[in-house]
Amino acid sequence: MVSFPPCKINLGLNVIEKRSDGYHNLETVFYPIPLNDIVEIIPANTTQFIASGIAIPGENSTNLCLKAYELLRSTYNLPAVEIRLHKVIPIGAGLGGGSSDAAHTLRLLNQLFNLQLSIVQLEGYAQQLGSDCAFFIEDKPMLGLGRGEILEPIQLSLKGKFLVLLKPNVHVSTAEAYKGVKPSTAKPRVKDIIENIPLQEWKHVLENDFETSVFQSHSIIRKYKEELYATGAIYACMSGSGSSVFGIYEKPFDFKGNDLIWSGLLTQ
Ligand SMILES: C[C@](O)(CO)[C@H](O)COP(=O)(O)OP(=O)(O)OC[C@H]1O[C@@H](n2ccc(N)nc2=O)[C@H](O)[C@@H]1O
Ligand SMILES: Nc1ncnc2c1ncn2[C@@H]1O[C@H](COP(=O)(O)OP(=O)(O)OP(=O)(O)O)[C@@H](O)[C@H]1O
Repeated sequence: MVSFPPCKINLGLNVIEKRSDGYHNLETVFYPIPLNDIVEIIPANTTQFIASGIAIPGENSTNLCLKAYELLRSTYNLPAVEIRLHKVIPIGAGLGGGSSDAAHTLRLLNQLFNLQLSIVQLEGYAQQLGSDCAFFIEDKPMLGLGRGEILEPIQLSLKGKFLVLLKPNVHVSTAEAYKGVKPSTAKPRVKDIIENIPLQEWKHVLENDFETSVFQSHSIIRKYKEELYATGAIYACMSGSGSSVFGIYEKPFDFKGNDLIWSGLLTQ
C-alpha cells in the first residue's frame, strides 16, 4: 500500500509563550503543499526500513516512519512490515516532511491492518511523534495551536493563487530557532488576520516570529524573501523555522533560480 506525504508551509507564525515542558505555545496556519515523499508498506517476514532519494541524517532506526510503526505495534500487536520511503521533501526546511511521513505511516497501517482508528485517534498517536505531525492526518489547511498539535478549522481559500517555494542551501535547527525567539502574547492573532484581512494586505500584518533571528544568522533567506516580493509576490514568508521561504502570486509565474523546489497552482 502506498501513500504520498505532502509538506506544509506556515502562513504566519506567532510564538506565544514558553511552557514548563520546554516547548512553546504557538499560533500558526498550516497549509499543505503537494511536494510529496512516497511511503510504501508491505507485510514482510522481518521488519525493515529502506530509504531512497534525499539522504536522511541519522540511523534508519531513528526514522519517524519506524517510530510510527513501533507506536502502533506496541498497542495493536502488528505483524512485521517492510517500509520503503522515497525522500523528496528537503530536510531541515521547515516543511515538516518527517512529520508528514510519520502521519502517513500511521494512516497506511490503519488501512492495511484494518485498525479502524478514527481521525481523532490517529491525531492522538501523531501528536506523540512530533509537534506538527497531527496536521498531516488530514492534509487540509488548519489553525495550529498549543505545540502545533491542537488543530482547529480555519476559513481560508487560496484556490487559484500561484505559489513559489524556495529552499536555500542552509540548515536551520528547529530547537535553535525557538531559542532565538522572544515569545509574546501581545500580537495580532494569525487567525484574525487570515480570516478578516485581504491577502493583498497580509505583507503589512502577518509575520513569522522566527524570521528576525533566523535572518540574522542566514541572510540568504531574507534575500530570497525580498526577491519573491521583487518578482511580484503578494505575500512572502519563511516557512516554520526555515530555511524554506515561499511567495504567493496572483498568476502563474516562471520563477528562475537554482533553489526553486516547487511551484504551482494552489487548490485549497
Ligand atoms: C517550527 C514548526 O515547523 C512550525 O510548524 C514546528 O513547530 C516544528 O515542529 P517539529 O519539527 O515537529 O518539532 P518537534 O520535533 O516536536 O520539536 C523539535 C524541537 O523544537 C522545539 N519546539 C518545537 C515545537 C514547539 N511548539 N515548541 C518548541 O520549543 C523543542 O525544543 C523541540 O525539542
Ligand atoms: N522520515 C523522515 N524524513 C525526514 N527527516 C526525518 C525523518 N525521520 C526522522 N527524521 C529526522 O528529523 C529531522 C528533521 O525533519 P524534517 O525534515 O521534518 O524537519 P523540518 O524540515 O525542519 O520540518 P519542521 O521543523 O517543520 O518539522 C532530521 O534531522 C531527521 O534526522
